Amino acid sequence: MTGTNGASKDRSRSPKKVDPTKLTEADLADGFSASEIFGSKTTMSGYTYDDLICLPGHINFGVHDVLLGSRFTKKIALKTPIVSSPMDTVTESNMAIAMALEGGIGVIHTNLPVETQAAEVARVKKYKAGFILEPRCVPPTMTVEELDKLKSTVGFTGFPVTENGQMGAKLLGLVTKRDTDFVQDVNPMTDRKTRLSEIMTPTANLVTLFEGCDLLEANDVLQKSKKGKLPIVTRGGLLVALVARTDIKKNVDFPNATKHPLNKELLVAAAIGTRPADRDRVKALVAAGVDAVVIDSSQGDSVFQHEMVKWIKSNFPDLQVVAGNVVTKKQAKNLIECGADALRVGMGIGSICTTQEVCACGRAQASAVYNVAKLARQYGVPILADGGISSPGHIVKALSLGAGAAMCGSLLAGTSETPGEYFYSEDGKRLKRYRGMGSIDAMKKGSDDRYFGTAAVIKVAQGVSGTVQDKGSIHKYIPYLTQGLKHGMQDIGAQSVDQLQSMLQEGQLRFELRSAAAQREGGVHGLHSFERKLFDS
Ligand SMILES: NC(=O)C1=CN([C@@H]2O[C@H](COP(=O)(O)OP(=O)(O)OC[C@H]3O[C@@H](n4cnc5c(N)ncnc54)[C@H](O)[C@@H]3O)[C@@H](O)[C@H]2O)C=CC1
Ligand SMILES: O=c1[nH]c(=O)c2[nH+]cn([C@@H]3O[C@H](COP(=O)(O)O)[C@@H](O)[C@H]3O)c2[nH]1
Ligand SMILES: [K+]
Repeated sequence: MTGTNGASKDRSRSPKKVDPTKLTEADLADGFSASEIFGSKTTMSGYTYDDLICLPGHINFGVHDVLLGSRFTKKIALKTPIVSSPMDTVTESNMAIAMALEGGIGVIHTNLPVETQAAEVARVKKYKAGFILEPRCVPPTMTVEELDKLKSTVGFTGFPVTENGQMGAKLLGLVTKRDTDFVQDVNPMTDRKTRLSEIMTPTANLVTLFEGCDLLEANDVLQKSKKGKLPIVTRGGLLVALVARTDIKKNVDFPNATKHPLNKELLVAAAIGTRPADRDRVKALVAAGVDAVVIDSSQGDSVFQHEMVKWIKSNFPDLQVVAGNVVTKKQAKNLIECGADALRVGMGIGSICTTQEVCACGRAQASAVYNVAKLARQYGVPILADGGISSPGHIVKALSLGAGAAMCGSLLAGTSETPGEYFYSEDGKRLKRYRGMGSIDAMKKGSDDRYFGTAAVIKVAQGVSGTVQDKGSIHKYIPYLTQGLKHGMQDIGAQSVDQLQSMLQEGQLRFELRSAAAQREGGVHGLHSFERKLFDS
């Protein structure tokens, strides 16, 4: 107020009337386009997911109508835009199988000897829904007492009995709960010492099928015979797989599975480095059937990686190559021009990363994703937003900024399909280990050579080692993430990832930056206490 007695004119209440029917799009535009936010020449800041919020659009479709189909690489499409990180506490074959069944893809880590990594890839390629390809087998000489112990650690009750107790050997019989329950505990000292050969159902009395049968046949035989387990054998009687009725019930259908269109095998990727020895690794992975390789490095714009991308594309032109990591347009352009089929974006922003602290290099993730995606789109190359994703909302933001898919470590760590055993913390929480691939622990296990095979004397960690809480199975967790993602896209008014990204290009997708107070407001606040349950299914 100016003037005396507070009587000056308030110009903001100018009486000029506006006809609301004549309002233009520009009059109604709220917030800012991504190019206004990230292209601003005055702010000089990098932003990340939490700095931003997406403004809602108009909804004219149901949440179930939202399509999440997107791209992992130029030639590999995904129905679920989520990828599990190549880390030794995140992705081996079990995880890669579960991710592919749920419509995403897993990248098998490279902290393994070549043959082991290739065998992990082969396990994914050989996976057939409902067929247990590596059932736990027992030898005929095992006692009931020993079997009791095994049952309590593995959590299932039926075992094929093979000549040497290994998979692939001659099938002698099957021992299930019914057989062991018959062993009377009249004299536990002696009865539990009975050998399985005496109580098992011998092969001659078993219902079996020959290899080559499909799941429908197996299911049919299980139903007609009213059995719980069906061994699949070669004509020579060697065990090749086991089908369990409980699995068939569970495995009804995975309509989103990431599969080869013709042979129906699940798709899988594997990580490699850029050392000369990694060329042999690529050959072994290709022989095992890998569909894509991910060159695993924090700074991808190196002459080593350029050479590797070119070598792969000239020797294995059909193999998809994901190069990275990059966070700038120049890094991206260099790798794309070497032939990369996708780029991995993110430096120092992962939950376990200390690269920005140690090396002073990296970039805030939303700025990295937006800028690299914008450049890569001009070449038709998809990008993966790698790291820093801790909620379904972060995936919505990554896709809104142009990513083809989100690559996640910590978000998926702690699920039952990840490598490693669960253990309990002092306060009774069920935990699993999760560690950076540049942590001292991980480097000691496998990547030593990568750093210090020769001259280096000091190991400089670029990551930490920690724990995460049990998240249950990927088969429940991914559906929770995708449902959250669909709600987010519906709120924005985008029915598909393609539409979301066209809206981004055309500036129809509107964002605002959030102040520190706005970020607080967007979280839970003002309660004495609360419990966070992520989903109910
Ligand atoms: N995304 C991120 O921000 C980060 C990720 N990480 C992860 O940690 C692991 C290790 O990453 P990096 O340390 O970047 O591994 P890297 O293998 O790219 O680099 C390790 C060291 O070896 C050198 N080197 C690489 N290839 C070479 C070759 N062909 N000949 C000679 N020297 C070569 C590099 O220059 C570097 O000094 C990866 O799993 C990576 O994803 C590590 C740090 C940051
Ligand atoms: O600076 C780093 N030091 C490390 O030791 C390390 N290990 C993994 N990564 C990268 O982090 C991503 C996973 O991040 P999130 O847990 O946030 O999903 C992964 O996908 C990697 O890009 C590392 N970065
Ligand atoms: K970090």
